[in-house]
Amino acid sequence: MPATSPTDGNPGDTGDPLAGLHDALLAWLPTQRWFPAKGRVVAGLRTVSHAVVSAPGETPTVEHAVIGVSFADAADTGGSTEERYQLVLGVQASPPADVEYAVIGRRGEDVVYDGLADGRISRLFLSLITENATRGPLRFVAEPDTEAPIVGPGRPLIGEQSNSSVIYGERAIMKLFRRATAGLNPDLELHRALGRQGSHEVAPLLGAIEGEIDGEPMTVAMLQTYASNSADGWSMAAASVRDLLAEADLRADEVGGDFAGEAHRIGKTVAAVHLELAAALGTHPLDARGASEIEEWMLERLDRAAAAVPGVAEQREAIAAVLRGVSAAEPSTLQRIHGDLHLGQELRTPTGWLVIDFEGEPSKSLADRVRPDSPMRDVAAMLRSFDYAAFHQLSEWEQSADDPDPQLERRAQEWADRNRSAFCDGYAEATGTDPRESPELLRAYELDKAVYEVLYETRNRPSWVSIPLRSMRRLLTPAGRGER
Ligand SMILES: Nc1ncnc2c1ncn2[C@@H]1O[C@H](COP(=O)(O)OP(=O)(O)O)[C@@H](O)[C@H]1O
Ligand SMILES: O=P(O)(O)O[C@H]1O[C@H](CO)[C@@H](O[C@H]2O[C@H](CO)[C@@H](O)[C@H](O)[C@H]2O)[C@H](O)[C@H]1O
Repeated sequence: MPATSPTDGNPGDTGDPLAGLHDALLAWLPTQRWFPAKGRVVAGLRTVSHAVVSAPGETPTVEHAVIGVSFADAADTGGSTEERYQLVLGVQASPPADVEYAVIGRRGEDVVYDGLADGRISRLFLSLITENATRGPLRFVAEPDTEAPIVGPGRPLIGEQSNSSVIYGERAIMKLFRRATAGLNPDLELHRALGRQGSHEVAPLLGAIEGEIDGEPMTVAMLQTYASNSADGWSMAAASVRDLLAEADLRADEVGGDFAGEAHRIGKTVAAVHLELAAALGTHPLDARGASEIEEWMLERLDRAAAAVPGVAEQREAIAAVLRGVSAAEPSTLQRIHGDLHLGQELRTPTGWLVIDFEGEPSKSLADRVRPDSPMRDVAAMLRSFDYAAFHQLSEWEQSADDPDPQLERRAQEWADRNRSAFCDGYAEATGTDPRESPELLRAYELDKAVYEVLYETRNRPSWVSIPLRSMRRLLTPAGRGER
């Protein structure tokens, strides 16, 4: 299979098969949910690698490419000026009508489109995985000792995603990682480790696609069992909050959609994942050096957020003092963790909860995402998510009303407290360690997450930035700290 090397992306450079498409790609990228840099100033685009994956004569032609997007504003991203993304492209003169929505542009007579929209391409990838095939630079690998799913076309998952997935007949789901990074993706790595540990808390892994970048291995995609009949924790929690806010006279425990039982079960599930990850990949004591390293990452992120958001800059010193609480913490341990846990990363199946998406925070480098950290980071992230579920509806209402309704605010806080507390109870029951017994550590991690969220919302959902800003104020107010 022909594979082309990097070029400078000059449209006149005939060595780059994507050169004529650069403008079309620059217009298309910001329309994609997975493209995280919507608010940033794009300076240019180049083709990092390109290869044809389909066999000669196969229709459509399938290409795999990595593009590098450079930005004019490197300041708030830790100085990186280029981010790399993976594309799977379908190329055909007259593609079927159902891929029209995924068209990127034209190359000569051909239409070039997002390949995952085409069931023929997702079907090809699934069959290549079951055959352990190699095509060009891509290696398709079935997970040993797993049952091959029935091969058929996949349907693209529509929804909020940092990557792009296709679902195969409610049997399997394949995720194409959009960020192109050298190394083993932690989502694949941790699913593999947990699967081999016999975990019931993750969907079994079925296979992967591996490629290469800068002469090093890179995870292209991951295939896992699809949990049919599942609902995600965010939708369930949001429905519970809606019920409570609609019932002015009932307490959270009296409303039909009370979520506390589920929050308790989620606490136990997260605890089980932590215990399994520790057993599979080990633990280290959190010593003074480790604590000061963690504080440094937190402070560095705080400075980026302060540079971008005035509400954070005003509170910088007070926030920094709380983040330094990591050093004051009781002896504790570091281990591999989930790294970006929230209610949307939990799936309720008929038999219990599954945890998905172990990739870590999308904006962090791979080295930072695989660094052992305190399990408290995941606990704090879940507590933040209960706050989000409780207050997202109010924050939307408040945009159209003059004043916040104190009665509704109290009820939302009641929901958050009840579910945060049920989660901690479940976690403590399964691990024997109650996270609330390390208040400084928990508060530092919660505040660090809120700082991340302020930056995330400013870039992606500005109308939601009031949710983490409100929590930030609560975490800095002595009276608010005790609320769990
Ligand atoms: N094993 C699975 N079974 C059923 N649905 C899944 C599974 N894994 C992911 N999903 C669905 O796909 C969505 C996106 O998955 P996720 O791993 O969070 O992707 P991303 O990294 O792109 O955010 C989830 O919100 C969930 O709805
Ligand atoms: O799931 P992703 O890996 O894409 O995570 C990113 O997006 C999340 C939003 O979808 C974001 O989570 C934040 O919003 C959630 C509600 O939508 C809330 O439950 C979380 O607590 C909050 O952090 C996540 O931070 C981001 O990395």
